[in-house]
Amino acid sequence: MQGGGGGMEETPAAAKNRGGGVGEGAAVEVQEGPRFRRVCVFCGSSSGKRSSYRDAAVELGKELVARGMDLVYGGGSLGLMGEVSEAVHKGGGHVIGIIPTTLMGKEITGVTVGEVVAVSGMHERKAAMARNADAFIALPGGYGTLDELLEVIAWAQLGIHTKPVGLLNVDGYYDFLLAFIDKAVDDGFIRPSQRHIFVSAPDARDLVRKLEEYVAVEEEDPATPKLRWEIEQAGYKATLQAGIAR
Ligand SMILES: C/C(=C\CNc1ncnc2c1ncn2[C@@H]1O[C@H](COP(=O)(O)O)[C@@H](O)[C@H]1O)CO
Repeated sequence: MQGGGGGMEETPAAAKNRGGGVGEGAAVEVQEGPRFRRVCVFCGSSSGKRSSYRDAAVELGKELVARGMDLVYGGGSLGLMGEVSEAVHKGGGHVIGIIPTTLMGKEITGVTVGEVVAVSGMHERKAAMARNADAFIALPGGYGTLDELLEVIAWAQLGIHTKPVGLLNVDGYYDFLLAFIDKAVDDGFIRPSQRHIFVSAPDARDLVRKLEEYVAVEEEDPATPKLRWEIEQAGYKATLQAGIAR
């Protein structure tokens, strides 16, 4: 087990997509080949009531293995998290589970397969998952999944990263969310140019293909500052320290 995500190597594709180098001033040599190597999957810690949700999680796991892609996820073996991680692990793929120490323990997360990375809290987990993935996919899930999905979409909108984000809309599970996003565009809260900041598909194969073809949405206003991952993280740490000092 590792602490703080220190043992995980950021892939060249991940470094390129977050808009920076691996280290200060480092030149990143991006190899030709698959567009991305590590996919972060957000999904329910429950399995939901339809067998199609479990089937989709397993199918996604197999698709990642078939394409030689690693799985990054929130650790744990419960619900769809368990299904997708088991499928990748059984298929011989590499699984990286990022778990806050407070959630560790068999009673809470079950037995995590693959590489386990311990982090100090939920914010650190989300940052580590995002930093160490080249693309994101959301399967059906609840509040936790929605929080994780909407955060990476919001970060893409701000230019913090340009990594593709995909919604696996199993059996129309996310139809209402997609309709809500259309409403937000119609009512002027989301810019039309940002409507397709993420892609969606009903099955894993189509979704991964769309993610590989994804072209980042161009920022309409060139004056908008491109936020960088390091700046965001530094600001977040400073805020935390200020909060603790009070
Ligand atoms: C908190 C308890 C059980 C849940 N165990 C979890 N183990 C690991 N990760 C989890 C757990 N619950 C939520 N997560 C994270 O949120 C996402 C799923 O949340 P949802 O609300 O089920 O959609 C998932 O991606 C994880 O990152 C004991 O009370």
